[in-house]
Amino acid sequence: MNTEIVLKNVNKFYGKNQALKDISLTIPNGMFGLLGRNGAGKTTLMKILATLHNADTGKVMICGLDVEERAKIRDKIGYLPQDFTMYGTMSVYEVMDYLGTLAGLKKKERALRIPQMLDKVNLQNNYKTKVKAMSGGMRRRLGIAQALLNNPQVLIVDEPTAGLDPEERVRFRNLLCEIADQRIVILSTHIVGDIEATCENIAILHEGELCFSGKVSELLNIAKGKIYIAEISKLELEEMKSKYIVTGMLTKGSKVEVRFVSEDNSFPYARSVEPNVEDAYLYLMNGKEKV
Ligand SMILES: Nc1ncnc2c1ncn2[C@@H]1O[C@H](COP(=O)(O)OP(=O)(O)OP(=O)(O)O)[C@@H](O)[C@H]1O
Repeated sequence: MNTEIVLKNVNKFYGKNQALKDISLTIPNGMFGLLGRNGAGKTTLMKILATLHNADTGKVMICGLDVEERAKIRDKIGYLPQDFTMYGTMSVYEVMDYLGTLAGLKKKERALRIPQMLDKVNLQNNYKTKVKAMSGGMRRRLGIAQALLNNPQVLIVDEPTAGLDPEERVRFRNLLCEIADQRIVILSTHIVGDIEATCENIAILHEGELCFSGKVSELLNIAKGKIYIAEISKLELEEMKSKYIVTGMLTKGSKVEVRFVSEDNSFPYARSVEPNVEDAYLYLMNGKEKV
């Protein structure tokens, strides 16, 4: 069975604004991270995969099916949009039953699938909880449960951890990893830590262009030998920031430990360290204007 998503030369315009520029990309099974600043084109790309937008040109194949075959594709896709909300007065079970009905599931299927999915996202004791009484993390888990109702081969989640507290964020990321065991999960975010903790493969978009696609380890290799740490006085900080990309700072009394990118180890007393995903991402984005 074909379990890949393949995009070839995909372009998308909103009027004169080109949101995606000639994107060619393969998304394999497992957790896949889509990283980029605000406005990079992540949501547009995901909406094309979820059949909510059409690409203007190019080809998209999802698990061997052309995305143009919308009805069949919708059976394969679960989508949790950035702004998933439901009526506050509905209960957890009512939301699932309502969305299951809209997704075309028969009563018997709903009776079987809804408890299974609520179990999966740890909402088995919350059937009667009203949406308005749920925490951000619980709502996000309900969003995942509804997106999984039709047992999709592909789950697409847009910025799912924004606004979650650290524990909810970790719990939610772990849930996505479990779900990705047997399917493609596409996680869009601008939170680099979420990608680092969960994804083996990623793509980075910038102003509609694909800057990188591949394994996280390949991204780290790009910045290998270019990340340093040095302890400097606070007075030196401004000069340091003007010369290097500073990826981290830790105040130590009157000194500051600075983590930075240097192509040629030109800073005295600096020691080389292994890059993390944030270093590599900032290295890659260096010189790209922020819009
Ligand atoms: N419906 C729309 N009509 C017009 N322009 C749009 C529309 N949706 C997105 N855009 C524009 O397309 C570009 C890509 O937007 P998109 O929402 O895909 O980016 P994003 O990476 O998901 O950003 P964010 O992280 O802020 O959600 C931006 O310039 C945005 O303003």
